[in-house]
Amino acid sequence: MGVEVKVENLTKSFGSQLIWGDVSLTLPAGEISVMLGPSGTGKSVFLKSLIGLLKPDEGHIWIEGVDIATCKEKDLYEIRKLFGVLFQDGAMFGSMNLFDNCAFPLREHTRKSESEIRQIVMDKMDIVGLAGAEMKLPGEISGGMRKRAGLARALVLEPEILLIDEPDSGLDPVRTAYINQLFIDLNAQIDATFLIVTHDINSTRTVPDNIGLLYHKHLAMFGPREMLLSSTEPVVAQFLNAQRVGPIGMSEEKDAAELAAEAELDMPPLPPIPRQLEPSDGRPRAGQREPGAWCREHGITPPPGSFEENMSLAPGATA
Ligand SMILES: Nc1ncnc2c1ncn2[C@@H]1O[C@H](COP(=O)(O)OP(=O)(O)OP(=O)(O)O)[C@@H](O)[C@H]1O
Repeated sequence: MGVEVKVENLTKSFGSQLIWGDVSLTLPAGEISVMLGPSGTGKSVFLKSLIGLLKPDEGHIWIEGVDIATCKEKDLYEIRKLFGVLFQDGAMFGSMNLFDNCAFPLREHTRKSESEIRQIVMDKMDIVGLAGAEMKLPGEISGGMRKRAGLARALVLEPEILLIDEPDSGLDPVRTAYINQLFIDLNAQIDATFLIVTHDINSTRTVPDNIGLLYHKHLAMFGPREMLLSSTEPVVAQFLNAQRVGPIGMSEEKDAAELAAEAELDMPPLPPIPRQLEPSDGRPRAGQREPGAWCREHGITPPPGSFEENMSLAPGATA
């Protein structure tokens, strides 16, 4: 049932440049979380810190009782086996066909026989809809297929935690919808804990159980999807509804003159909260909750029209 990741007071700088400070959040076991933030706010740095590729300056990352921010290299090596990572470009070896790319982690990290490896790779290729494409080179397939191949490779070691960096970058809206559904189906099937970094607002509104927003060198908010989608906190409401009115400007923060010019403008009303995507085989999501449950429990009235079936997505949301 996936693994919880608990981040406490994490801070990361490069030289004198603070990337983010005092970040605390818990990725609940088996649930899907999305991390958002304007470009350059350190989302990729956050993913790399979680897997121990970058060392934070301060703070802790607890996974199964081990603090991977401070543990020995030997313990980090063991904990890394819990992770699968899908990098932005798929990070495939260009000279190897898809089969060998997917077999690579198994050949490197296990003593499985070639026939066992073949079975695992074919199974994962099938899950991501690439059966039959095993012999193709990464350069011979589309960007969407490369992402799915990267996902198959991230799955071969049966990860408990999947980190996914901008799965929708460079994909058209239809391919994005397919890959989102694939994440939902996979999450229900393998129960791993997912963290997805994305800029796509439609995906953010419908895919995750939890949403986080990095902004201006700190974590502006992290919590259940309904908490952020019903929030009127200016930075959160502006970003999640893809609005120009609000504190975030073209180069991160607006200056005093820009904010003064906007003082008369009201933030547009929040759009209805859509239902979450559901697994296509009818099984429940790992973090399944009744639509509107969080709002009811916290006495929040969601925007009118929320949680209706077959509602269209927010007008401001870009696919
Ligand atoms: N190894 C490194 N050494 C020095 N600076 C780095 C390093 N890696 C990242 N940075 C800096 O950290 C900041 C955050 O980068 P990061 O790629 O995490 O942003 P991001 O939020 O993922 O951006 P985007 O949405 O555009 O992908 C940038 O200013 C980047 O230049």
